[in-house]
Amino acid sequence: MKPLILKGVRPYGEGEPVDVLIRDGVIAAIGDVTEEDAETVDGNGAVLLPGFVDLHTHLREPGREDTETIATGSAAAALGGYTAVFAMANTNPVADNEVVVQHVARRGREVGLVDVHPVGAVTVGLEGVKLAELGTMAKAGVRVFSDDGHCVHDPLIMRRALEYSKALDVVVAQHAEEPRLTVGAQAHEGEQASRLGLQGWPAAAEESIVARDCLLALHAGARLHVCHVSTTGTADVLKWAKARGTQVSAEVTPHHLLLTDERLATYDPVNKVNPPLRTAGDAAELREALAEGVIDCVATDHAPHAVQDKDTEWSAARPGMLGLQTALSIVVETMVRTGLLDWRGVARVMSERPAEIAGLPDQGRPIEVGEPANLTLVDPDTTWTVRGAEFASIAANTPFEGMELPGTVVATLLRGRVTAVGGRIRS
Ligand SMILES: NC(=O)N[C@@H](CC(=O)O)C(=O)O
Ligand SMILES: [Zn+2]
Ligand SMILES: [Zn+2]
Repeated sequence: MKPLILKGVRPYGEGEPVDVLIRDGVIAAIGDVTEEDAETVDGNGAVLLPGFVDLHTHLREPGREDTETIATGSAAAALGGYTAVFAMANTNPVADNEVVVQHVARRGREVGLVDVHPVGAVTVGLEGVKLAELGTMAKAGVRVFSDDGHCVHDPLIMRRALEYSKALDVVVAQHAEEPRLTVGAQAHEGEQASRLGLQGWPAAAEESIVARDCLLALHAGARLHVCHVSTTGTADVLKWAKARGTQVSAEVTPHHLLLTDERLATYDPVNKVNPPLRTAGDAAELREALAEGVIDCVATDHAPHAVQDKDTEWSAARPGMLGLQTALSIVVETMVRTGLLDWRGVARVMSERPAEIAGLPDQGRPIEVGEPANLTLVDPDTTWTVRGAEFASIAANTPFEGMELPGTVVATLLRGRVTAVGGRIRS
């Protein structure tokens, strides 16, 4: 592999533009570099960040390759600035055993655009009844376990999962939804749902599970990760739990930072997602909680769906939204432009914290000589218009369709190799 020079880039958006030399997958020099026979990427003062890490991606392979594959999802990830993604276990067959997780990992390596880490299911078939073989999957390299799509609602099963996860030094990521409180739920329980005649998904269904799990984790001395936090009350519980020394981390999705249940008025199922879009007050609180570190990171919950599963009447439509190619721009819009985060903060929530939570040694690293060149180059000033049909994903279910958003990914580097540049995949 030829050496590569990133010309005129600003690490963390700080200081005057510098050149960064990358050789053998590692940052070899920062400053004025000269190297004959190097490929160059012109930064034009763009912001250089550690490559993004997504703890929550649905790649749909195996089982629904008509909506996304590991190849198309990896391309979407690279174009979105990601160098590592965690592929959720709710595939068909479910990733509740060594064979499926090894298949996902191998396919990810073959595609080679982003590190694809399989998430293992907590329970067999995501049924919430019998623990899956966490130890066997951990031995096969799984670091994150989740029944995402479903809540591990039985407290005894959840407690056992936490105890095993502690022994195995892995983390359980919970989709917090008390199922008895969300039977038939279609929208955030509140004024808007009443107005639209949609059955409510109460905030307490999320908050009660998060509170319970924080207590279980504290007593077990285990780590817990909370998926897609969506309410003010959950942020409050997390604050309380962290103050008590609970080893809990949490993610928020871009769509919960920007969108609210106001959008449901059109009954367009592109806005249907689990947990549901909440109120403007919740979105504002989630932004604050992310800025303060009460919520640790941003995760996309990239959830591709086929037209026939999405473009139907509201109650029949599947929940979920695309996220990989819009996440950065939504973070710029909601967190950077509002002054809530600077670029160091973006590096923290998009890369460093997720890498720490999952225990990835070579991601979310400082931009320094000797460090692995997993990097994302971002132009903060240009805007672009979202077109779902143009995404690398097979599915096109983006709620941001037609929006003009700030921030573009100029280039993504995986161990020094350019995976995406100028909005195109380089394989
Ligand atoms: N977020 C969603 O609305 N859907 C996800 C499952 C999930 O994340 O709970 C999916 O797999 O489609
Ligand atoms: Zn979920
Ligand atoms: Zn999910």
